[in-house]
Amino acid sequence: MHQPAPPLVVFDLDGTLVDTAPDLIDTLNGLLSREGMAAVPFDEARRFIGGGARLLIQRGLTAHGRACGPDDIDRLYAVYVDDYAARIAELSRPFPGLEDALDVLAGQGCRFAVCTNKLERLSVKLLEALGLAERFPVICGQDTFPVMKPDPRALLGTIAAAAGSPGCAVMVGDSGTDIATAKAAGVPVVAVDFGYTDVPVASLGPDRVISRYADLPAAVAELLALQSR
Ligand SMILES: O=C(O)COP(=O)(O)O
Ligand SMILES: [Mg+2]
Repeated sequence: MHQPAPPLVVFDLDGTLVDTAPDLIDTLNGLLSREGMAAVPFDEARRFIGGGARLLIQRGLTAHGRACGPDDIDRLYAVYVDDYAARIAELSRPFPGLEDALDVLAGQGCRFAVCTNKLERLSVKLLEALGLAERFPVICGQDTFPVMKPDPRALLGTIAAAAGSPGCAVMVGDSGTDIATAKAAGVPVVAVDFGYTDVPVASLGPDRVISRYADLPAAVAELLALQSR
């Protein structure tokens, strides 16, 4: 008899699993300083995260009113990736309560994967540095597939790589990019409200909003129950 796929929880990385803003923003500001530009204030730069490093750099440059073309971004991106890799987890830490929530979810039979707009090798490096990589047998990044979030194929590809099924999966993310991706893929989405976003996540129509990881297992259980109806 055909067995249903076990439930899969697909997490975004920056601003959802790990508070990476201090290392991302220090890397960005180091780059801007070498370009002779002032630092972008932390709270402003935090809202630039979520669409991948190229967009972060572009937003950092345009915050200073500097016009930039694809060649500028390509040149700075290569430096950014090396600089960031060198300091991947200096200040970055998992959000409070994450590991306990993963334990409870695992006890509910859930498996885990990551779908992020960070490069795959940097995502693996970060999660390894924090001792979290073993929790996520599948870690898909910006360059894992020919497309990245908000293209739903990034999420659907992650679910397929984890041998899951969209009808038995939940996405957890912090930004409009994640919510748009999940909606386009037909996968229910829990938004965390402690991550990086320029508008309140509740205004973007996620299926649930949580403010602390302790509330994730119940939200996931509710959404999986609704899916199986
Ligand atoms: O680094 C980024 O800008 C995006 O990363 P995320 O998809 O894990 O939020
Ligand atoms: Mg994010």
